[in-house]
Amino acid sequence: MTAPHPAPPTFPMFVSVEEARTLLRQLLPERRTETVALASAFGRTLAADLMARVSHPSATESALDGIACREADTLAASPEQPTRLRLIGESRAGLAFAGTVGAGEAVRIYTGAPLPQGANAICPVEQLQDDSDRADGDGVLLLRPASPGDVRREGGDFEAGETVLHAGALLTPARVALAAALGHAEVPTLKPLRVAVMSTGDEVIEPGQPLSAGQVYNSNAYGLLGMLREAGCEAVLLPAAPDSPEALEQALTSIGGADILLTSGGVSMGKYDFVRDLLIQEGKVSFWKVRMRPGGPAMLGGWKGLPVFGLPGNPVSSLVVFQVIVRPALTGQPLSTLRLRAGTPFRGLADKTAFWRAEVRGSQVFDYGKQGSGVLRSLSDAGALVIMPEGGAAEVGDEVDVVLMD
Ligand SMILES: Nc1nc2c(c(=O)[nH]1)N[C@H]1C(S)=C(S)[C@@H](COP(=O)(O)OP(=O)(O)OC[C@H]3O[C@@H](n4cnc5c(N)ncnc54)[C@H](O)[C@@H]3O)O[C@H]1N2
Ligand code: MOO
Repeated sequence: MTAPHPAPPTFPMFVSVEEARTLLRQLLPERRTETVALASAFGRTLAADLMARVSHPSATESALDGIACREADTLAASPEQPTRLRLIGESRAGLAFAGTVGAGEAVRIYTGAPLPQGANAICPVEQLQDDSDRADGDGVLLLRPASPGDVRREGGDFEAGETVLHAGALLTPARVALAAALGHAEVPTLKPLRVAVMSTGDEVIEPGQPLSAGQVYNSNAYGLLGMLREAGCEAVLLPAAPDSPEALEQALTSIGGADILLTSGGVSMGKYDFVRDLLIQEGKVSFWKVRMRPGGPAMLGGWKGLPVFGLPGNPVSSLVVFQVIVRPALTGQPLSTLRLRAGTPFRGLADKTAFWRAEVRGSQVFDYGKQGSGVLRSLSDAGALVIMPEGGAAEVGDEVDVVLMD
């Protein structure tokens, strides 16, 4: 007697990394917008374009402490034959010189102070000598010509009315500073996604508790919490669930108010992989298994309307899947990579994208060696992943795509 042929799955299997990202994006709720004070904007995503309310610089100004004068008067200045100019006043940041600089004249000026009428160049204090002893009033000696390059033009950074930041931009510290400079006290942002994190497994023990042989501390949840916060999400840590369908079902059902749940463990081929079983039973599986290593068993489904992303339990796998699939989908930002030269060969896999742990040294990237999915210290030590596409390979000196993990 032959065994009955198992029914084919009703969901996609062995999807690509890109397909997995797209399927996850499709399950995420429409983002609401929320206007927040700049002090709370870091890490959020901008919900609308931001226009400059003012120009920066707001006036043509000096980039250095020194004197403002006419360049043409100073072209012959040198240490051997300094040029003498007559000082007629001062321009400070916030208190401009009211007059006009004429031929042979100069005004003391400070960084950020408005350039007086008539002047078009700056000579820094380091290139000046005092010459106030003469009877014809205050003078200054220039040891080199004044430079128009040390004048910052009004609007040279951005002009009032210009759109400078675009909807969808992640508000990094530099962009929050830019929003402030544009004149915005508050900014429209996407309300952060609320993401619940739940580890599963009878062997998973909270750090701080005694550990028996065969048990493992719950490292995945803590790595994921950090990665979620870095991605601008509101992360909620749930208690770990044991390997029992009833307990797991109970834990899933009691989650309220999350936009998505990330689980770790229980999605591979084992008898006790109940995340997999419950999601299949629920009938909302978007995919199971991704053509990648590590992280192949990842699964996406739903539970009573809550999207559930099942990360594999192996510590490296869960964090790598988060970084290359979940993070880009949650933030809407593409996976950030750089091109570096391989310092060691990197092999490829025929039918999977490989993410090899690697160390960046200078402009080169080196294979970390220990590529087991349980070698958690490898992620911390190596700090980077080399992406090797399906069927690809790299020799020493070839350019490869690299993801920084720290
Ligand atoms: N016969 C097969 N076995 C396995 C396959 C396969 O294709 N065929 N895939 C392997 C791969 S790849 C991975 S990855 C793992 C993923 O399995 P699960 O998602 O079911 O994870 P578990 O079995 O529950 O745990 C795996 C491993 O990770 C440790 N773990 C689990 N949770 C945590 C946690 N929160 N913190 C730290 N470590 C955790 C757990 O103790 C296990 O050692 O399956 C392979 N097997
Ligand atoms: O691919 Mo699993 O995710 O390596 O150990």
